[in-house]
Formats: sequence, C-alpha cells, structure tokens
Amino acid sequence: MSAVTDHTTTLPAAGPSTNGASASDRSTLAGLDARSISAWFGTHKVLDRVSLTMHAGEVTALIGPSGCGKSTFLRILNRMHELIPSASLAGEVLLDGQDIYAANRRLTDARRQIGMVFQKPNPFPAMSIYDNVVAGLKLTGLRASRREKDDLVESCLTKAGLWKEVRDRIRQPGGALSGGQQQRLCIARSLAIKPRVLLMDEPCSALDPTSTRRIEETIAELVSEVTIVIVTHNMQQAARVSDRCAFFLASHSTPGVIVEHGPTSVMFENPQDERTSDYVHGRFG
Ligand SMILES: Nc1ncnc2c1ncn2[C@@H]1O[C@H](COP(=O)(O)OP(=O)(O)OP(=O)(O)O)[C@@H](O)[C@H]1O
Repeated sequence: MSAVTDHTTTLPAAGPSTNGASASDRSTLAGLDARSISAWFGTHKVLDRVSLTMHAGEVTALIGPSGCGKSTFLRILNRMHELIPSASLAGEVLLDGQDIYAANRRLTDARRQIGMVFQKPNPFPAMSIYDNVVAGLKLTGLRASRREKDDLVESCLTKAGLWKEVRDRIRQPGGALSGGQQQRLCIARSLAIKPRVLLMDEPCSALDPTSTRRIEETIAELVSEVTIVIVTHNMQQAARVSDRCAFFLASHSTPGVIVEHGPTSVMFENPQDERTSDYVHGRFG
C-alpha cells in the first residue's frame, strides 16, 4: 500500500492489529447506563421505564420474544430511534456518566462513540473493501493520512477477523464478499471510528452456522476494547457470547419491560422469574 502522507489528522491512534487490548484501548472502555427509558411510536407505547446498566468491557445480550422492544431499546442507545418521524422517548442514556441526550450533546457525538451493526450486512456494495472500512471517517468528520488509513484498514479488518481472507483483494468491491465476510466488513467499518460501545442487532440472523461462529469469536476478541450490546433470538448464542443478559417482555396491552437481568450463568441456570426460565429454555417465544 502507498505510504504517501497527506497532512494533519484528528484520527485517534490505531489500536493493535493483533488481538488483546493495549493500555490505551482499556482506558477508553466505557459503560452505558439506560435510566427509565420509555418509548413511543405515535401514541403506541412500546417500552415502559426500562433501566439497565451495560458494564464496560462486557457483552450484554438483550433477549426476549419478537416485538418486546429490544431493537427499539438498542436504537435509543445511539440516538437512532429519533430518526423515525413518529418516534419519541423519555429517560436518560449515560455513556461514561454523560447523558447522550443532554441538550449540549451533539447527535454525531453519540453516533461516533456508539456504533451499530445491523441484522443484514450492509456494506457499500460497489465500494472497495478498503474504502468500506474508512467510509465512516469522512461521515464523522475525522481526517487521516494515507498511511494512517492503511494502518487503520489492516488493524480493523484484523480485529474483525477478516484481514487474512481479504488482504490480497483489498481493492475489490465489498459486495463480492460472502454474507459472513460482509458482516465482518461491517464490524471493521464500525471499529474504524473507534467506538466505545458497539451495538449489534441480531448480527448473525442472516448467516450460516460457520459464519455465525466466526462472528461470535470476533465478539469475544473485541470485548476487551469495546463494550458490546447484542440483540439475539438465539439462546445458545446469548449463553456463549454474553457476560450478562436482560430479558424483555411485552404483551399486546402492556409495553416492553425488563423482567429480569443479571449474569448470563444465573439467567440460564438459576433465573428468579419463571417467565425467564420458560423463555431461555424455549418453552415460549
Ligand atoms: N418504525 C416503527 N413504527 C411503528 N411501530 C414500530 C416501529 N418499529 C417497531 N415498532 C413497534 O414497536 C414494538 C417493538 O418493536 P421492536 O422491533 O423494538 O421489537 P423487538 O423485540 O426488537 O422485535 P424483533 O425481535 O421481532 O426484532 C413492536 O410493537 C413494533 O411493532
């Protein structure tokens, strides 16, 4: 790759290209604290005073039946909920103690610090693998020299577990990759802007078991440097990847609430609420 240098940059230093957090990665770890979150679409209330602490450096899994508000809650965590015209919300989301909804906080700050990976891989299909990874820099106003971008692309693709597979075709279109590779490219793209939290909305639901396992390995490797919140319908996956779980439940007459949350081992082996036990053991939902 070219080593031609542009000029100034505000890009934070690239992390290690091997797995494991450096001291600087660890110092940027941040937790999220959702306090009394309620959410509406028009007059339809879909979440009712949901509070949850998502600890720094851990994977928190949001589980529960379809329609109980998991994705809505996730979108509230990085201010994507407000993109929907009929949507409104109440409550606070604290990133490292600071409310991302405070009047003096910019929307782009929240999006930059709290990244999102979606259910369906959504790389820019005609854009090269390289350009996909660095695409977020421009959108978030970060500048980087060519050399810094080269380092960043390698570092992020390595962290996303894709570098070895694509290093020889980095200029080929992102759309030419397999579904699982595209999802890992999307993870690399999210990592390029150095988020402190990564939100993942059913990131494996469109993938085969091998690709799913690869993403799960990636999650395990990433969590030492970025706090992760994942929505999943797959209970085995929640048990495999998460440190803590929160079980959401709603009914047609009542909005979504968290019935129970706690360490994943307790949620699966010794839940306090019978509904949690029924759900994690596949007896409903
Ligand atoms: N854009 C929208 N406009 C109106 N209502 C919406 C919108 N998105 C979600 N809802 C409603 O909000 C409620 C919660 O939906 P949400 O997608 O958050 O649930 P979920 O638990 O993530 O479901 P799933 O597991 O099926 O993805 C549902 O009643 C849904 O119909």
